[in-house]
Amino acid sequence: MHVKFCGFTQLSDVQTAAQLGADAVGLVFYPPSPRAVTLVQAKTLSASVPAFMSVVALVVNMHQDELIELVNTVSFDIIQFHGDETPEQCQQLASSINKRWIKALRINAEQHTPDSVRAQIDKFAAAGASSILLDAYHPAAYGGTGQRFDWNLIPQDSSLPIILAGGLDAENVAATLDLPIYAVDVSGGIEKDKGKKDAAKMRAFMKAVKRDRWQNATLSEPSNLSS
Ligand SMILES: O=C(O)c1ccccc1N[C@@H]1O[C@H](COP(=O)(O)O)[C@@H](O)[C@H]1O
Repeated sequence: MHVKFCGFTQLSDVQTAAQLGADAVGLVFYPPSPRAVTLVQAKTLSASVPAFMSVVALVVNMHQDELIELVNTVSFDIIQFHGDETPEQCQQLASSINKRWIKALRINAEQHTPDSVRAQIDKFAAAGASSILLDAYHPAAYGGTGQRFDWNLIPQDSSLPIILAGGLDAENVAATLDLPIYAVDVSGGIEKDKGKKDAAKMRAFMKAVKRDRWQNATLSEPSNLSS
């Protein structure tokens, strides 16, 4: 299981995430968010991220000219579209800056079924997404709400690797380990205040996820390896 910690604003928190072995850190480029960072802040934060750890740029309905300014200022690895972007818009925007991309779908129990979620995922897969992120729908916010959705709505046979988000924390993340997902993403569940991470909560989250790193491995031994 891979782990993305999102919503960083403090250099010391990024350094703690790196020490704990998080796979990715997310920076929020959405000014209404209490976790939003400026390009100047983000440049400093991303420069502190070591090799082999990804920086994810989270954007919400960002225009192409802003995205170009972002990519020209901040080093990052992958874009997370967390707004109302269509599959075609995601692909067009991401290819204009030569980046891979993730799309967040906001899951609403009143509208979605596992089949409808799967069908939506297929559209983003066909457009060129690298993964899909499933978060809880909220009528008044695009994300970072701390709300969970009904995990029974996660399709079993997704055409893209699934990143599960929404209301995760060190207490409930163990229950995700048997779900058909590739990664977990958390923001509020590792905070002491919006945008300020809590080192003890980050550590507890990593312990809960990574303790069984090899126990649930599904890869079989390569047949050409001698013992
Ligand atoms: O964090 C935000 O403020 C935010 C704003 C707009 C879109 C997404 C945002 N955060 C992302 O939402 C999910 C779930 O967060 P949480 O763990 O429930 O707090 C995650 O991907 C955040 O990065």
